[in-house]
Amino acid sequence: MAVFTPVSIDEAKGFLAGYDLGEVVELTPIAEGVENTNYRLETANGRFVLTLFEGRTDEASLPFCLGLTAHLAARGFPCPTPIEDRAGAWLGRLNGRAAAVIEWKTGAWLRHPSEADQAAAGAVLARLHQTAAGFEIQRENPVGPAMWRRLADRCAAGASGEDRVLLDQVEAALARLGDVFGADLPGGPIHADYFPDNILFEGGQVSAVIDFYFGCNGAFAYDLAIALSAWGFDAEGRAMPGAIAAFQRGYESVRPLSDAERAALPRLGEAAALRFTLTRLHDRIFHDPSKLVTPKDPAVFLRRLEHWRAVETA
Ligand SMILES: Nc1ncnc2c1ncn2[C@@H]1O[C@H](COP(=O)(O)OP(=O)(O)O)[C@@H](O)[C@H]1O
Ligand SMILES: N[C@@H](CCOP(=O)(O)O)C(=O)O
Repeated sequence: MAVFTPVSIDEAKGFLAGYDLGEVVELTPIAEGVENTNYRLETANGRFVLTLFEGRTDEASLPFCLGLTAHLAARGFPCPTPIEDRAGAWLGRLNGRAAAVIEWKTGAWLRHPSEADQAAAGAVLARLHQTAAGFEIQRENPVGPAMWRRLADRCAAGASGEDRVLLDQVEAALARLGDVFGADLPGGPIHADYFPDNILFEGGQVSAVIDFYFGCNGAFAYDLAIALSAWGFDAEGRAMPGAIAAFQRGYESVRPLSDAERAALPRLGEAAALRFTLTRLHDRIFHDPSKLVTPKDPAVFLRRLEHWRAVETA
């Protein structure tokens, strides 16, 4: 999260007059994250998250994203429930943006997860895939191959120096990768951004999976490849084989992979590495220093390609 669209306490009070949440006590910007504007909201009834949806989260996708968390939470999966206003709606408008109030979940994300934490996070991802079955709304991946092309073209218009070198490497990798999503692998609703900073832990257990705004329909093995790419590498982008194995072991303790999924993982890992390199590169090139958001480093994500290629070759 981050703050792209500032909200004053009076503006929040006006918006929240439509909810049964009691008096607004405090509104605090949340500096983490890079996609949407988020505030921690204290009211007489407790703590919530106030989210204003920014550019990459288009409004039409929100019934999918909020509906999926509501579907999962209603089935006992650890994730926040969106809060309805008095008219029973999850979405309103605030300062020109679609806005929602989300249940606050306790816990904190882990900067240095142990292998036991990795396994726990892997098992919860598999539970997410199983529990999402039966969720009817469909959403195409908003950051699929067609968007990769658009992002790369936009980056080309603004990249210089180190960013230009990275972009050339991304272009070469895209050409080499070809059509990665052609295989008929098992799928359904996926999180598609299952990074450590979206998984809260408390008492050694996952207390909440948050931030379903990249959620979409896709192959479960791609979601796993994204998660392995997020959890299984150090800050410089070097593979941590023990972490990768622990996460996958946890996942497969709940949902074993088929041979076809296992064979597809390295190329899906390459796809994941490219997808996050591209959004990070784009966001760094077009970063607006006046916004309360810290761009993430694309280069460390591109390094994951070397690992996935080595696995593929082996
Ligand atoms: N429902 C929630 N309960 C508790 N904390 C949350 C919740 N949603 C977000 N946060 C906090 O806000 C931070 C950023 O949220 P995130 O959803 O990742 O933002 P973005 O939409 O920009 O990706 C999280 O790391 C967490 O600390
Ligand atoms: N996980 C992505 C960024 C997506 O946004 P966030 O708000 O979850 O941080 C990345 O690391 O590139």
